[in-house]
Amino acid sequence: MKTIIIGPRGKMGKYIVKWAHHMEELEIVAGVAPKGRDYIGKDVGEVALLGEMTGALVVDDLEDVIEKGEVIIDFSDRDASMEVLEQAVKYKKAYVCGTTGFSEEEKDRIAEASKEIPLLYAANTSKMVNIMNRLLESVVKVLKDEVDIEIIEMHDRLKKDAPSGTSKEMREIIQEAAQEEVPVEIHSVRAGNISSSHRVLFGGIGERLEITHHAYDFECFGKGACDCGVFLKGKKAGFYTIKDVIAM
Ligand SMILES: NC(=O)C1=CN([C@@H]2O[C@H](COP(=O)(O)OP(=O)(O)OC[C@H]3O[C@@H](n4cnc5c(N)ncnc54)[C@H](O)[C@@H]3O)[C@@H](O)[C@H]2O)C=CC1
Ligand SMILES: O=C(O)C1=N[C@H](C(=O)O)C[C@H](O)C1
Repeated sequence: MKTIIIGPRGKMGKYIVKWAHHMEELEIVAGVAPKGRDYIGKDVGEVALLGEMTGALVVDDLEDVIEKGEVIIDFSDRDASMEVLEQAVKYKKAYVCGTTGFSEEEKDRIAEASKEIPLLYAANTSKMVNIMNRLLESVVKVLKDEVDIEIIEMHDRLKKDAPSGTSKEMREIIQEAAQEEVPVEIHSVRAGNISSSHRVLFGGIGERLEITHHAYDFECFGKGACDCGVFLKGKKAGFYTIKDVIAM
């Protein structure tokens, strides 16, 4: 699939470039970065510090390259993603969005766009996190009336949003499994260069259960993002999630 990567110099962008470059099913055709960056016009591989050239260039206007692409993979920020969404709809391109921190109104716009294009939204593209989500459902169904449920999420000091998108999704998953609004407190820590960590603590009397995921770097998310891109090949317009990609 001909792939356009938004923010190839970003922490996620670099891993997406790495996986997209090595996956047979994907071909990078362009990267898009904010205006004014000194690497506009350079090869995506050079910009993403890949150590190899890709033959695709970084531009500062998605509209200049969008016709070349079949899928856009975007892990950037809220404002940028809203602009990408608009272009994806205008040019009818498949869209993978992993940006977090959207308002309810922005989430509604994303859902609305999925009526016109194949759109996959995933706040977390790690396979293990999505296995953890299934474990949470099982635990909640049995223990919901006996425990206090706390989520502790930790990320690096530069992360823009808090709580993390993943922890908010975990809270929704827990409440859906409980079939009621059980209280779930989220505690956010931002410190140094901690890479994504999510712990769900079920506090009982005389014992506690903790389910935790630590990412050592963004490798798992980069691979998952590219798997999502491959998944959208040939898909009809609709709202897809990581659950559709990771069949369990
Ligand atoms: N769904 C998932 O599994 C994951 C999601 N994320 C989310 O992805 C987003 C990005 O995270 P990081 O890579 O850590 O941030 P980052 O700040 O390192 O990278 C963001 C990139 O977006 C680019 N960007 C910003 N505005 C742009 C525009 N108008 N046009 C083109 N590019 C633009 C920046 O130049 C930068 O390269 C965050 O919302 C984060 O929460 C991060 C990791 C995993
Ligand atoms: O480091 C980040 O930023 C991450 N953001 C996502 C989130 O907000 O949940 C996913 C992962 O935790 C990494």
